[in-house]
Amino acid sequence: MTESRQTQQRPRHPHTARARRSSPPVAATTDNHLLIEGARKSFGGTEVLKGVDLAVAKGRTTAIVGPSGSGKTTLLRLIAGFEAPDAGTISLDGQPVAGPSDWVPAHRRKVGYVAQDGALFPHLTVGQNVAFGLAGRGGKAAAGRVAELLEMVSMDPSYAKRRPHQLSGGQQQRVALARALAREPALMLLDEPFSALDAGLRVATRRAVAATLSEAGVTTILVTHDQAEALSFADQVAVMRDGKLAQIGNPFVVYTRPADRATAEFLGDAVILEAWMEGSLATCSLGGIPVRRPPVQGRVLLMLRPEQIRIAEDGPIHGTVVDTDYFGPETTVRLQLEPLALSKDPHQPKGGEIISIRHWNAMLARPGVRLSLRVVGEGVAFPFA
Ligand SMILES: Nc1ncnc2c1ncn2[C@@H]1O[C@H](COP(=O)(O)OP(=O)(O)OP(=O)(O)O)[C@@H](O)[C@H]1O
Repeated sequence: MTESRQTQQRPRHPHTARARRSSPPVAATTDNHLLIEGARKSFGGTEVLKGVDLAVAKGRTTAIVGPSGSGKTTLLRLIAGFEAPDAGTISLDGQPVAGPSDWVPAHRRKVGYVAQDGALFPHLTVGQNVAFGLAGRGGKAAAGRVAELLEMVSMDPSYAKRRPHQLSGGQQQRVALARALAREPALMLLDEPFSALDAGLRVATRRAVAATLSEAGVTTILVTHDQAEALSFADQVAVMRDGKLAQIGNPFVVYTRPADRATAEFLGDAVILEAWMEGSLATCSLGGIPVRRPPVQGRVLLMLRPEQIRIAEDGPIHGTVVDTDYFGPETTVRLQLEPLALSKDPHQPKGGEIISIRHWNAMLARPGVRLSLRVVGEGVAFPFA
């Protein structure tokens, strides 16, 4: 769907008749650009957003990541004003724009939106596409601004004469961004804009877009189902699952200290072992692993990232190579760990799991070889499910 069609579209807002009577109190003292409180949205009796709270600081970058169908695009459309929440409030710069008694239409929110496919007008030139965002300007002023905007997205102004089909996928995305920037949005919403691009172009386009938005001081929200993209792009990552935000935090924190097992597994490869928690030490088939703030004592599931498990000659733990999977810079090595000494307590971990780690040297790990291992850093414990 194109940006223009979306902004003209009349949203289904259940409170329009009551709009603009009174405003709920909103924390005006913070530097939040966007504040969402208790947002809910259903389609045809199915609740898609089940109470979302999210704060985004001015000029910062947030990635909303989550599995397909978890509600990411729906949340973005509520922020843009293409849909209205059934409950909850959305505020921009401390002003409520959607809520029980407030409604500000999409075109008055100073919000830019770049869709997955860029949605350029195929019958217009690149220049005309970008100029479409320059309401009220014409002639030389518009041409000059179009050239500036194209330069801003690292494209030569000579591209203005081309048509979208004469551009690569990455160039089309950058033109879509230039068109959205033409409106001078304070908040830019990017809905999986890089997903159609191949790996190399994807990284280059993502960097160019991030640099452009950061230089322009635009607050940015990126929706993606690619965890690596979310972790590298954003100051803040919000993990969406089943219509709720399961965790919000800086990329390092959500990756190293995920709130639950599903989040851990969604954000990257995870080694999960049964363990026994005593104090701040979890005993498992990788030995005694320190855990910061264990949620419970006794039986737990311990999570480590594969890169925390190193092959080391003097390592105190042993595992036997089951098989390997070579993929260039690294090899995935599946290892059978050794069982733990039997305990009479059936809840105590038995050990002997098969885990996957990574190593740069494909020659080192052949099936049947016994390797010594060392664990670095802390683990994360989850209550045993
Ligand atoms: N206008 C609509 N009418 C009915 N159902 C809708 C509508 N928009 C979204 N949905 C449903 O809401 C759920 C969440 O959709 P949404 O597009 O927000 O998910 P998503 O996390 O962005 O998924 P993806 O990563 O696949 O794009 C889906 O089950 C979808 O079918």
